[in-house]
Amino acid sequence: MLRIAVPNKGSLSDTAAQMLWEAGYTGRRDPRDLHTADPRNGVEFFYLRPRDIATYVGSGALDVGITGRDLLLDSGSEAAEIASLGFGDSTFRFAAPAGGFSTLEDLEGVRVATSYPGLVGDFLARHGVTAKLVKLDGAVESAVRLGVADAVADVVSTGSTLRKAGLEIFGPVILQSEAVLIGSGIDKPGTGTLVRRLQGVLVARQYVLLDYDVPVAHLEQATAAAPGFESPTVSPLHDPDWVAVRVMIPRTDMNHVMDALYEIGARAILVSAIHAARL
Ligand SMILES: Nc1ncnc2c1ncn2[C@@H]1O[C@H](COP(=O)(O)OP(=O)(O)OP(=O)(O)O)[C@@H](O)[C@H]1O
Ligand SMILES: O=P(O)(O)OC[C@H]1O[C@H](OP(=O)(O)OP(=O)(O)O)[C@H](O)[C@@H]1O
Ligand SMILES: [Mg+2]
Repeated sequence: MLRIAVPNKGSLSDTAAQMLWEAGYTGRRDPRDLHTADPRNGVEFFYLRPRDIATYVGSGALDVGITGRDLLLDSGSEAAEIASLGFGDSTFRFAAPAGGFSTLEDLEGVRVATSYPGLVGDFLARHGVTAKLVKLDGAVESAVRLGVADAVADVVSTGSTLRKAGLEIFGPVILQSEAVLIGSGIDKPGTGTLVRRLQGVLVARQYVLLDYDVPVAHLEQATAAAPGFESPTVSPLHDPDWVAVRVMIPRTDMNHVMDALYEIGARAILVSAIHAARL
């Protein structure tokens, strides 16, 4: 059985569980369960703190896991990214009271509070800056007001926590993070199936199926407007001057593409949802 680590709590847990469910796996029913088996799909799930998942996977105790890229890098574990999962996006930034600091070099010798000392320490070292890292478990934004640090380095999503704490972002982007599937490097049987299933969920969420009829004379123009994932499927119609076209397009482009195709002369333009996919 493939042993999979899944976040038990925190920002990533609900979406990770939902994604695995959409991929056909049976997860835990009780949020207090630490472990469940899904023998029909040949997998076992272990519910762990997302911060610890890289440690379990990197040591080989578990085969694969879902965690944040920031947590993976902070852990210094041997585990490696297998696929990005399209949720849990955040950026990792420095912040301080307005006017305090403007460049990375300004951090030389100052106190920086963070819950990610591995990630921040590596970043500073790579840029030749030596700061005093103050390790906190969370609510890092309060550290400056309470006098234990001069600046912070933390996860930023909407930026509203920083604003409420009177802090402003400065300096370079430390990291663009998102939820990722990580592995121990040993390709265990079943990993490929898991990756294809998760990618199928992403495709079903991000793409729609577009069907339209178009005069043969305008086919090239139409397929240029919607080139699709690989290549559009073109089928003959009873009227030899027309063809039917089927193509996958990003959901976010849907209305623009429909407008463009209509202008080109396409008609009977239909959009349908994709429920599942293996590409
Ligand atoms: N506000 C947020 N928006 C998006 N992603 C976030 C946010 N906060 C944390 N993350 C991501 O979630 C992961 C951290 O999850 P984790 O469960 O450890 O922390 P948490 O969600 O802050 O929960 P807690 O602080 O209660 O332990 C990181 O990968 C981080 O980038
Ligand atoms: O940019 P925002 O949308 O405001 O989100 C960012 C905040 O969310 C997370 O905190 P969380 O709520 O997990 O609390 P924590 O600091 O105790 O981990 C993160 O650590 C930031 O503080
Ligand atoms: Mg947090």
